[in-house]
Amino acid sequence: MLKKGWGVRALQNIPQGTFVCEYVGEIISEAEAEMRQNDAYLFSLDDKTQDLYCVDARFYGNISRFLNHMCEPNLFACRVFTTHQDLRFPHIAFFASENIMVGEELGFDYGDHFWEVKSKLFNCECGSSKCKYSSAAMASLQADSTPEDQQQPSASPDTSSSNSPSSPS
Ligand SMILES: C[S@@+](CC[C@H](N)C(=O)[O-])C[C@H]1O[C@@H](n2cnc3c(N)ncnc32)[C@H](O)[C@@H]1O
Repeated sequence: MLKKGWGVRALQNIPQGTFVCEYVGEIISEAEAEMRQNDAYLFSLDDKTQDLYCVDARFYGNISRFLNHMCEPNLFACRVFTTHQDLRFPHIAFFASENIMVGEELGFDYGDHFWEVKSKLFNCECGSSKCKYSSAAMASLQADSTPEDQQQPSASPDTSSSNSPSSPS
């Protein structure tokens, strides 16, 4: 896992549908997230309302902060409400989307927005044959795009709203 830093592997077989862990951290506003220097552990709680919040696992968190992006993920994030119904503040719970074998890396899909922003800085190292954001995949995307496409100005990235420990930032 050298090029993508630390990651998480299963210490036991995990059946499909199992709750694995919660994305835990500080709940901060989007404005606060934009001021923070390091967006690597942000997870956007985007609920399509006016108020956008993120979970920042950089200073306070648990093992979920080490989950890497996988183009063929074996975890999915689920918004869970237990003691309240305030849509701005869901719990982010990860469940196994397939049967996971002991030793396999665990990861989820950070989402297109994360890679629209981050592929300018680094490429995906998930190693999947279906990887969408590897240097090879990005090069072939570039080659396929028309000259008109390439001249389009890109929108200013907002890493705080990407779905990764973004993205989570
Ligand atoms: C929430 S952290 C995941 C844990 C991280 N690997 C670490 O060592 O702390 C997110 C960061 O990990 C790296 N990362 C995660 N998945 C990646 C991937 N598929 N390819 C390359 N880098 C990845 C990126 O630097 C990203 O901003």
